[in-house]
Amino acid sequence: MKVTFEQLKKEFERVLLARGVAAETASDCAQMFAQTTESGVYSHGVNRFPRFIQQLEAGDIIPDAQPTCVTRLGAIEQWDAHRSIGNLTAKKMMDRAISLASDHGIGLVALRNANHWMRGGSYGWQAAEQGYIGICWTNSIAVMPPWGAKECRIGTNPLIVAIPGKPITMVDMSMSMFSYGMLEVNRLAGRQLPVDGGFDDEGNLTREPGIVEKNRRILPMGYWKGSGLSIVLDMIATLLSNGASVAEVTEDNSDEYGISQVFIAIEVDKLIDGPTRDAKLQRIVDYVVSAERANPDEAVRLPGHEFTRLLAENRQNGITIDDSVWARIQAL
Ligand SMILES: NC(=O)C1=CN([C@@H]2O[C@H](COP(=O)(O)OP(=O)(O)OC[C@H]3O[C@@H](n4cnc5c(N)ncnc54)[C@H](OP(=O)(O)O)[C@@H]3O)[C@@H](O)[C@H]2O)C=CC1
Ligand SMILES: O=C(O)C(=O)C(=O)[C@H](O)[C@@H](O)CO
Repeated sequence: MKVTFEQLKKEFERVLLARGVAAETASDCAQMFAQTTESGVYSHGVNRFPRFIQQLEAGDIIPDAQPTCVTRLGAIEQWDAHRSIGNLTAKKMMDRAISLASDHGIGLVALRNANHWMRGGSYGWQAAEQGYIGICWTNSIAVMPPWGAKECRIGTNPLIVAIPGKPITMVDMSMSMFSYGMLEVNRLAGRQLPVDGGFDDEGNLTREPGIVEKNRRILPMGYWKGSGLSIVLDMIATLLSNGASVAEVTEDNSDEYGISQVFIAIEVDKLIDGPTRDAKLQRIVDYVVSAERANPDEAVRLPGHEFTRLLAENRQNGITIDDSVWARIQAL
């Protein structure tokens, strides 16, 4: 089925207000969930809203909590989220990193006691839209086996790198070959994964999303490389925020809350003039997309370059939502 942005936002807002969330917070949070969905990231927009509400009801998320600064070290700051709403707080933290970068050239905010920020790309995009390179990542509860193991001990810890330009180039990627959100998107659409996404119960690689969602033997992206990267991202976020690691979140908390995140903004325009920057970026883009195609019907593209088109299409034609997901939200 199709809905408009306004319908979607109103429905999110209704659910939040019914749970006692203050009007302004409900409106801002609903806006972010609707924007994520409208941008085409259904996995961490509309599809993830019922899980967000479950965590709100469980008290994992504290809707009236506000982040506070703990330590200032010039371009680096450490903040405590106090388990406030993940997407709203992450937006504030990237704004803070941008403000630090405008003073120092680079700004880094490390955040502890945070909640799931949903689409990590929102915050990279936010920096790039304002002309800054945006880099951020989060840890999570253990949902992925380290390379060589069967048991979950590491996070899917997505890493986001966004480059300002026309269009913005941005990678926003889970440390697993597929995020759990994308496994769900494929299962709901009745599709197999395009490449292997994990192991079945017998230890064979599988493309069946439902099997991996269930047994959690999800494949790290790049096999041992994604596993290693997930671990070092967790270590940096834990150390810089003096917060909880994947091990601590998993062993000490009843669910995925109290996580650690890092937000970095870098001002490029003091290092390179605008026309040179644009020409250098264009040369990279042209060089990449002109590579001979493996499949003549499939264009080579850069990450992030489809969002402007997707957004425009969803604005014009309405946002497609899985019927079962919409029914769940209406029942909340
Ligand atoms: N704990 C958490 O907070 C977690 C959050 N997430 C969120 O889930 C969302 C989905 O993550 P994930 O499933 O890893 O994302 P995808 O696997 O869909 O995409 C990962 C990256 O690969 C790029 N890409 C995909 N296909 C191509 C292609 N054909 N050519 C060039 N680039 C390509 C994407 O660009 P493009 O966007 O342009 O398609 C994107 O930058 C993200 O927003 C992430 O932040 C995920 C895991 C955990
Ligand atoms: O992988 C995801 O998708 C995601 O968003 C996560 O945060 C974690 O992997 C986990 O919460 C999935 O259950």
